[in-house]
Amino acid sequence: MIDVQSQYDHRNINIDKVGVKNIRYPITVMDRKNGVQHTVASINMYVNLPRKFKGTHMSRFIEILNEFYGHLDIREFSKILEAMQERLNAQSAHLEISFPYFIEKASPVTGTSGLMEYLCRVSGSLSHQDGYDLVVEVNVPITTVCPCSREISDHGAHNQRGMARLAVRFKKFMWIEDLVRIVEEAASCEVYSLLKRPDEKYVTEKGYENPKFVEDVVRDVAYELKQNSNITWFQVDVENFESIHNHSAYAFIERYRT
Ligand SMILES: Nc1nc2c(ncn2[C@@H]2O[C@H](COP(=O)(O)OP(=O)(O)OP(=O)(O)O)[C@@H](O)[C@H]2O)c(=O)[nH]1
Repeated sequence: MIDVQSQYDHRNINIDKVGVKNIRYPITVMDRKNGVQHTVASINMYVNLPRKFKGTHMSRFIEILNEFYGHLDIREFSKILEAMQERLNAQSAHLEISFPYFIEKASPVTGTSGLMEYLCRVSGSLSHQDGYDLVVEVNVPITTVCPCSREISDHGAHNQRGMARLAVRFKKFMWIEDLVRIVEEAASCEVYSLLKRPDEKYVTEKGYENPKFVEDVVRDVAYELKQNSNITWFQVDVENFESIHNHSAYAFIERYRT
């Protein structure tokens, strides 16, 4: 059978990333409370393609994934990337895994338990030139109360749900739970999946006592991360879905440990 992918391409252009995108696949994630958590990921897998080849071999990505079925977790990341590099004769390989992660959380007063969903993403690269790189990202819903609104209003203050995204590079393994906590502690109040009335009173008052701009939240997260010598790089951003404006408020910080 003719192998079209391996034919010569005359345009003389290297491709940075080529592969498969949005593969839904079962994975396991390390769960601090329960050992492991089973979830379903959306996976992207790419390699570089040298100028001389017409196409990459798409089926090999899925074959590699299937070989890791049942033990596809963050500890296997470098092995999957090595397999991609080797089987596709590539200089660089990229693996991106996005998944919902669930943490059981008790409401603040009545202690009623609920499952909070956090969208997470682990992205890894392996290249002959730059070696191995891994980034872990969490997306954490938060509540913020506007400090300005609270100051200038005779009654109340506008408050809203925001989405904070924290991405880190680190030296030693970090729990997703710890990254989520850092963000939640920087909010006016954290978000829960289940609140009874006494809890609702508590979160309303806590947010009011702790007003934050988007700038305050990203700065508080950055301040905390700068104390942590395990973290070598981070990005944090917050988007507030403003309740009094028809647009979002947004702030972003990126830092490398020098
Ligand atoms: N490279 C490439 N392949 C595509 C694309 N769209 C579909 N395919 C198909 O992906 C299929 C798998 O390709 P390969 O992995 O090279 O299949 P194969 O030759 O049987 O596998 P190997 O023997 O391992 O190379 C082929 O049938 C391609 O036609 C595309 O945009 N690019």
